[in-house]
Amino acid sequence: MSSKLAFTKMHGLGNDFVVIDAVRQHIELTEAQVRYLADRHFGVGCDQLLIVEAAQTPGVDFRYRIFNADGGEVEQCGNGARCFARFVFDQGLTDKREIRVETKKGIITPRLEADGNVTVDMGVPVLNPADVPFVSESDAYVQPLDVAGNTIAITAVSMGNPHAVQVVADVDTAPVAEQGPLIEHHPRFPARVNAGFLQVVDDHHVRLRVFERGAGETLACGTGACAAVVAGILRELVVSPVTVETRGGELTIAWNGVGTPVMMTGPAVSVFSADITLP
Ligand SMILES: N[C@@H](CCC[C@H](N)C(=O)O)C(=O)O
Repeated sequence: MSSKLAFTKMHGLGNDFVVIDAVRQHIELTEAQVRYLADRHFGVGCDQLLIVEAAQTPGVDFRYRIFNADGGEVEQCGNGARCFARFVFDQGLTDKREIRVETKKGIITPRLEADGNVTVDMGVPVLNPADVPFVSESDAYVQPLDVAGNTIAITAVSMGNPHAVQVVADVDTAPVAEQGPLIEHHPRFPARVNAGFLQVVDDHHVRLRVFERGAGETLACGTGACAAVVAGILRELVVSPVTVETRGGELTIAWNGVGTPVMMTGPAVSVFSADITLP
């Protein structure tokens, strides 16, 4: 049976989303329907689909769920968190400017700034390899990873979702398309991984490309930017706050060190709202 679905197309630095209000409309999507909505030729097109739901926990304002373009549900999404906040405020679902929202990996707190940007407390990064999850007998911040016969040096970080960050001389020539899928599916990352390629410009400025798990290379990745800055600070290559330049624009990431939360600030943009009939 086909059904009609209202959605809003949004993006954070070109990392694009189909956002669905499941507070005011009943919705249950199959994995195939998520893939259809994300398909750039046959559907709407997006890197991730976000479903906004009523909260299930006292003291929390909403729950939001995140699905990659491949249909898989994931734990966390930085650019999505900013778009979520802009969505619930602009759609009149809340009048709060600081919003507590539960994700698959805990509660995060986006705040709408007066200048239109959104700042998100993305929580404390997880560095213990087993919890990333990353298979390793060492808990060193820099670890060798064999990728098709080449040994690269990565820092494994979870921002709720897993990231492998490597430092490169120049992101424009980094082997993102070649190595990205190999790192994503590397057997030492049992939940797969987002592969970050980080170029240090100076103490407070980096460039970043991310080959995302379940979506391929995106124009920006918010959790990837958080993980990259955490990796850069742990490796003593950069100092907080750091401007992260992505192909879609800039994020500001601040982190005060191990055991403290990462703060991310950047834009969130609504493009259009429409209805679609699902197959
Ligand atoms: N684009 C996102 C991350 C989305 C999830 C990621 N692909 C994963 O599988 O963990 C961001 O802005 O953080």
